[in-house]
Amino acid sequence: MAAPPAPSAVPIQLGMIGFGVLGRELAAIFGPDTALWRVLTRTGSFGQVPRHVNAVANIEALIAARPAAVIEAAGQTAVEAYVPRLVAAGIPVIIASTGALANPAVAARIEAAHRQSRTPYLTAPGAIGGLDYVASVAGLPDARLRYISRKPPAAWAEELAARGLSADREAVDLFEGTAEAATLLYPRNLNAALTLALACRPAPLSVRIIADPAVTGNVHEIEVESVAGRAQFRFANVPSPDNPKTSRVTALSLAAALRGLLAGSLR
Ligand SMILES: NC(=O)C1=CN([C@@H]2O[C@H](COP(=O)(O)OP(=O)(O)OC[C@H]3O[C@@H](n4cnc5c(N)ncnc54)[C@H](O)[C@@H]3O)[C@@H](O)[C@H]2O)C=CC1
Ligand SMILES: O=C([O-])CC(=O)C(=O)O
Repeated sequence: MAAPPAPSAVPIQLGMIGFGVLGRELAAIFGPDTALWRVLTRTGSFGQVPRHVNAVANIEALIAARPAAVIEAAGQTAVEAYVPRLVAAGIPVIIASTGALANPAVAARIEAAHRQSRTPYLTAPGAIGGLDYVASVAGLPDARLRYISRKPPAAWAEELAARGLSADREAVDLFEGTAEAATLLYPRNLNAALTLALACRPAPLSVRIIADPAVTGNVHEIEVESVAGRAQFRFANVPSPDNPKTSRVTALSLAAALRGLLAGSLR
């Protein structure tokens, strides 16, 4: 077997879209000895940032910088606006806002760019895991899955207020249906549902979403049944202190995906 490539002796140039909770955590994981980050935000600039993070004014500037890879950590609209262009330009992308792929037109544009440029785009497992098992049994004729998302009311503050609801004392059922509908309805809370849907196609997946005052973290439950057996996964994630919708493990998952993509060239 060939030896893995040696880590780069100089910081590697990386790109990011968005610089919120996930962006800041990634910049902390891959610090100045490892990475030089070029970051595209909505405003084209941001406040106090570490010295290895530089804003770019627009997508053209990000492409011109030729980063080794770009992490999308912004939101579903950013996937639609930028990922096809980056992939078409030969720049690999890791997508956090996987829910964007629930829109078949967006998924088709990214796939077309990939076929034309032969450049990879990946979805990281993000807030959940167990996707290897799910993918293994998904093709069995009787396979079926159930996903339940339970987050504390703080993760649902705006959505509950918009519907005049409170989950401070009792759990509120917010949705039951498909992953595609769930992630388009709640784009900042249900990317995990679509990540699971991508792994389990063509097996049917039902999704339930609960704002639950009884949980302290972001709890993701996955149940799988097939002729191969039954499996249950439960992820009780610590929410980010700065964004209770986002689990802290998500940045770690994106970092692991980036290490895998760049196959040993990151320290
Ligand atoms: N796959 C998964 O399991 C998870 C996915 N996510 C996704 O990651 C996204 C980012 O999460 P956080 O960092 O916690 O959010 P955040 O709200 O802390 O930060 C988002 C950042 O992206 C910027 N932004 C938003 N839209 C943009 C656009 N169109 N162009 C450029 N910049 C844009 C915002 O200004 C902000 O700086 C979430 O919106 C969600 O879609 C989040 C958690 C888990
Ligand atoms: O971080 C989480 O727990 C999941 C999340 O926000 C998402 O799926 O969009």
